[in-house]
Amino acid sequence: MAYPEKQLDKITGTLQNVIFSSTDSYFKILSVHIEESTLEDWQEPEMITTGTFADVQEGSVYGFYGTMVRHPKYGQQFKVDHYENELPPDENGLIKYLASGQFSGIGKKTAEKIVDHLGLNAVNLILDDAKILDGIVKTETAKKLARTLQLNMGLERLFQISNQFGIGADIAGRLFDQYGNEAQDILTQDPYRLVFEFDGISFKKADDVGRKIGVATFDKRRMQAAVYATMMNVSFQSGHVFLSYDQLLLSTAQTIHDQRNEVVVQIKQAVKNLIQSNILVDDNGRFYAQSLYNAEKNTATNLKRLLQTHSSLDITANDIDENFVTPGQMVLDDTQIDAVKAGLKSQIFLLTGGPGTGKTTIIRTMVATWKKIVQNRAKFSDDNKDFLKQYKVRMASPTGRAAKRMTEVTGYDASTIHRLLGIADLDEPEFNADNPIAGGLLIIDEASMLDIELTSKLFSAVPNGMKVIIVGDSDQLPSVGPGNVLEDLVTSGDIPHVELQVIYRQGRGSSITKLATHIKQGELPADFITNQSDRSSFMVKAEQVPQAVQQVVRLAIKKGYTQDDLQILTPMYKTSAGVTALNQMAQNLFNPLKPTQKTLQFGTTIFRRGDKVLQLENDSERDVYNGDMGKITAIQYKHDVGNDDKEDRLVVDFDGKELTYPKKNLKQLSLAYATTVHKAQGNEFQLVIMVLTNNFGVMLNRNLLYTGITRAKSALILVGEYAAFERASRAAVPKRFTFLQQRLSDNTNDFKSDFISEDMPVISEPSTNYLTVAMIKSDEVDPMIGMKNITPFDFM
Ligand SMILES: Nc1ncnc2c1ncn2[C@@H]1O[C@H](COP(=O)(O)OP(=O)(O)OP(=O)(O)O)[C@@H](O)[C@H]1O
Repeated sequence: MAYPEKQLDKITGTLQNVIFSSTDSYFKILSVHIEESTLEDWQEPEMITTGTFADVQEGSVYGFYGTMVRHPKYGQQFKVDHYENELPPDENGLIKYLASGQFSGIGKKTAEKIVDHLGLNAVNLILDDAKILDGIVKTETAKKLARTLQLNMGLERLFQISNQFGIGADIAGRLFDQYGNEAQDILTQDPYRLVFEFDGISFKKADDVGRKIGVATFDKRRMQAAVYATMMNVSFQSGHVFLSYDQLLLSTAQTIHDQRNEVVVQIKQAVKNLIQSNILVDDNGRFYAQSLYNAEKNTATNLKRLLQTHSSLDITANDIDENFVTPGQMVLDDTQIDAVKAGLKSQIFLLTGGPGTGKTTIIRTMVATWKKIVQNRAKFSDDNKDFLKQYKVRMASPTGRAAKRMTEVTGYDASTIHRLLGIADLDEPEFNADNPIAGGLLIIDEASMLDIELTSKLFSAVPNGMKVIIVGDSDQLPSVGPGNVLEDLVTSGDIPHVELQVIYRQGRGSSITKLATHIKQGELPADFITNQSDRSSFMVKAEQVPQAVQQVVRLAIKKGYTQDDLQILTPMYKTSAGVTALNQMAQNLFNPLKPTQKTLQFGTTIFRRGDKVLQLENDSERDVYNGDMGKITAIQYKHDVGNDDKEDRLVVDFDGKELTYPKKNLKQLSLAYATTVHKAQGNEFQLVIMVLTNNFGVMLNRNLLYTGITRAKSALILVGEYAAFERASRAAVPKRFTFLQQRLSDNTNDFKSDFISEDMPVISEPSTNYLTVAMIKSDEVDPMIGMKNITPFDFM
């Protein structure tokens, strides 16, 4: 078998025993008795061997390819890159193997018969097709033998084949989990299928395999996978819910690095085929992935349904006046009072405003007033308790942190939207149109983070008559996923809306709020670099940024800021002013390594007790979500008392809830002294250090800068290049292609007449400089412009 050129050693040996076997991956630690090896310096008869292994059998002989490594605690080990089952080299050996008792119903005689008929290649022939045993052994015995062989060797073969195609054992293991013994056939015969069905094989990877196995350039499967992958990549990279025809054709041509005329013809055919098989939708010239089309349509349908219904509580203006409860001694202004009244009267209501304009104050007022009205009405109901339950307040937000803040200010339970809907991982939500959520008033905060898919699930689960208040700041970054929901709802004009504009925040933090308002206008204020009591700036050259940030953090620590109070924000992970580099720097300042301190390394990160960490994925089962921050309270090695994972692990405290992270789960965590602005959405910090340099290029835009600085509650320090801050303040966030606003108004016209200018080049006759022309024409909406080498993972 041809493996990629790597300098690997080989050990052939008998597996003595499996020392450790991970429960949710194929990672194992084996003790191997060496029979032959290419290692020159190893004289011991045994070797501890680690890696990803299938259902390996103790007593069987394997060939392990890999390298010697030194484990910090356990010393020299052989780290396996790939391995193979060394089948017995002669007929006698093979008969012994088949009759060894591993295969039920096969004794020496049957084994002889099999080897007699099928020869030395018997095992491979049976694995290829069990029918080959017809007439040699009983059907039942043949089936069992094939199944056991497949279990023992199917995954091994898959590992080997995947390795040949440059696919790691992790992905191969997941392929086996999803497709079982079919995985090998799919990979070697129809790799493009995986682009549609399997999360982890990109078009490029599938295409690598496809080209190696000889799939033709214009093979239907290849072209369709390219179109589909392009549609998904562009949607998720740029936030578009749909693409224009030309964009789809052009971007697909870019995906396959081939822009010849005949390619475009083939791409068009592939688009047609995908529409016929309901994978893509052509909605009057808007090209959608089916799931995004459904989400957008479903959101519009449900919003219209809700707008037409009435709450059975039937609140009058009088009710509101009589029961109006303003929290504290505050005097609300007229717009704020209007917001409370309109909010409680409307079926669906939008409340928007920048920081410090009173959104939270209005939520508190609405909730308190609603509660009083409900309590008064409950006195006249037959079942008081039931009545209160029927009209209870539900509150949710896209992030855990924002939900927590809602609970703190209102005293009501708030949760993430995922939890509200009972969404566990990739499963369908527990609450949906058939099983709606209960309550009378639903308040959704931080609505700028809502993408179209989550919004669709949310509104499906809202029953007729439940009032919905959607609160957010539409100048913040749009959602990471496709859609521009809050902005679309606001501009539709179909939903009652109040925008709060007067800033009430006084004292510390107030000049930050003013700065935010200024940036909204698209420029930096004249006093941008003049230090204020709550904000200051250090404008330096890009290469000086790490040092400048270090100085600022040192100073902040001296002034008494803790790691919880201080947050460094930057647009992405890479560069010396990016998240990864700044995290390492800040970790050394806040939590320097002490001698003999326990550490746990994952990738390039070395976690220590006391580190501030960030959850990177939603884990609804453990109620911890993407963007949640915690602190490492312990590092436990696998033999430590009380470590029931029997694997090295971290213990992390998330606001009083302790969770463990065995090594295999560490990909869910990163250090959190510095994070991307995207990850900080929904969070607030006493002191924010916002870092921008020109190296962040296309990431620099107004919404990013605005969102970053408005995370600061009482102090803001701006570090970086003035030109980068200026560029960010001037650059509007690129337009997203969405159609929710028009769907709400039933304005579902032909797409082309709305958006595409007449002199847009026609893709069927591409000119040599077609790409350039198209980019310039549609620069506002082009999905790929400037995004070369940037993936959503650069800022998620
Ligand atoms: N009408 C008012 N009179 C006096 N103070 C007010 C008024 N409205 C709000 N405030 C105060 O202004 C500050 C900001 O209000 P609030 O927190 O409600 O705004 P917000 O829009 O939720 O801000 P953020 O989005 O930054 O959290 C609070 O201290 C609040 O008490």
